[in-house]
Amino acid sequence: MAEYVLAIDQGTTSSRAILFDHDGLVVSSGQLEHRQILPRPGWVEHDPLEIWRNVREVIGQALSKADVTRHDIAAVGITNQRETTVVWNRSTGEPVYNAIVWQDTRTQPIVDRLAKDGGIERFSLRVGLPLATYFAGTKLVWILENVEGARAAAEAGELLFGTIDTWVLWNLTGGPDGGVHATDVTNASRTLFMDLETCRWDDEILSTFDVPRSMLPEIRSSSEVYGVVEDSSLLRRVPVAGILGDQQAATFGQAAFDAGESKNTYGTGNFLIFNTGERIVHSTNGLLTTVGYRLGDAAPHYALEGSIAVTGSLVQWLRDNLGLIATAAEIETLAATVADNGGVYFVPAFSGLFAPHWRPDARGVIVGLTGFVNRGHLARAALEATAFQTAEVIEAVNADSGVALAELKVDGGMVANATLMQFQADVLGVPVVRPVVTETTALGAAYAAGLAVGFWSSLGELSANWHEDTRWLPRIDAAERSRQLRLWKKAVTRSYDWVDDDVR
Ligand SMILES: Nc1ncnc2c1ncn2[C@@H]1O[C@H](COP(=O)(O)OP(=O)(O)O)[C@@H](O)[C@H]1O
Ligand SMILES: O=P(O)(O)OC[C@H](O)CO
Repeated sequence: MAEYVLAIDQGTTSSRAILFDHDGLVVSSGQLEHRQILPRPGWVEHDPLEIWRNVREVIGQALSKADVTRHDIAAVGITNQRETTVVWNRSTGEPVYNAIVWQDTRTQPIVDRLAKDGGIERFSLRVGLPLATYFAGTKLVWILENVEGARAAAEAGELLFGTIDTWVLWNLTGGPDGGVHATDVTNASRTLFMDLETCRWDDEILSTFDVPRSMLPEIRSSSEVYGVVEDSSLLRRVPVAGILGDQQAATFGQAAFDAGESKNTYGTGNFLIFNTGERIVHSTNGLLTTVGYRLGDAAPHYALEGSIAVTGSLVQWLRDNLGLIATAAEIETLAATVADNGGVYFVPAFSGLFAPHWRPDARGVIVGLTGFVNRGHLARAALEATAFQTAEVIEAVNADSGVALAELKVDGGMVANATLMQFQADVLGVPVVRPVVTETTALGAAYAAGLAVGFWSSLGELSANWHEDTRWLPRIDAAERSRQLRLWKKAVTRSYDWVDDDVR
């Protein structure tokens, strides 16, 4: 009998394949980074073919490290950076343009135009999202309007659109030779095109955006057999049986299955997801409404989400653009050279500010600089920016739900940083809890796939796999906490209102 489930986690900075056993423990993994293509300020692209090559290679790495073959694998799950948009030719598999990444802000003029035309706000409640550059819909419109020949080819039915889950699934299941063109509800809920209640594409919205329906993938649940892997692959004929956007996958991997449960993931950006069960809740405090998961024909679970664009990517920026550190982990050592932030606040509004502010006109600022400030203070302020942004999102969740969060379950690449986790507990005033398996994103996709094929039998069985590793308790008092948050909020207002006709 097959003993493992394989998860493919296609993230913003890298692609991973992770093999899990029945206890939800990591057996082996492969990982490769891909290029961040930054052609102009505000533009962020990935090469979809490089991503697909990397996905194939990391699958090989994971299988060979554990010395297993396809016969040992019950199912494959896919999880992905969300909103990132690919358009490709259905006969050749060639993308017509690079993938436009979720952080990319080039579509602000499209957003402004659609907003000016009026009436678009009425869709916000239907789709749970504000009209913003973040979501896939405006990126697809940009490709149709700016890539030569794209509109005509799309209207002739020659082009396919997908978020990264769809691109990976289509290629994995045969590409031009019968590849399955589908997405799951969680990814579809990030396009601006899906009605949250029906979980279907909304024709009125599609016609407002002028997007041909024939390009869109079929919307399926997060846990069902979509197809089997094509014959030439190492995974030949293994069922692909789970798809979840990466933040929803992390929530599933943290076993936050029920209303009132939540998690916060610290990766390239930070994403807090708060499960609202079968209820669609609309935020009055700057959070998004999204689908949390849907298992087969069961009712969908919804969630509120606080999306922060820049957290771990600020650490990367200090490494790659400023050369302040040589590795991401070094930021902790550098931050430890000083006792506090020296009065410095760093608001990394590189793509404007997402939740809870939604200010596309904001840009990054470092405030509080004096002659006293050194590299250590900058490193510390950069780490603290992640914790402060999270604190603001949690204030919004508390306000929307009417209940204060009792503790915060965390995961993602940055939770290796104990200094950050301690500071997070300090500014929140509640414990921060890290599980044994921090690869919760991949684990969630594995769980969804394993449930569909009977590898796991119930959510209860999955909950029993969750084990606490470390708990950070708050160490500062309420007065100091509110002083720090007050200064942070003051710094945030300094980032506003930068982009205007002179600065785009
Ligand atoms: N020890 C660390 N301290 C702070 N940030 C870190 C540390 N290790 C990794 N990171 C940051 O975490 C991010 C990678 O996390 P990961 O969860 O793999 O991201 P993603 O899924 O978005 O690709 C990078 O942006 C990196 O800068
Ligand atoms: O690739 P990650 O983990 O930074 O996640 C990106 C998010 O899905 C964007 O919405």
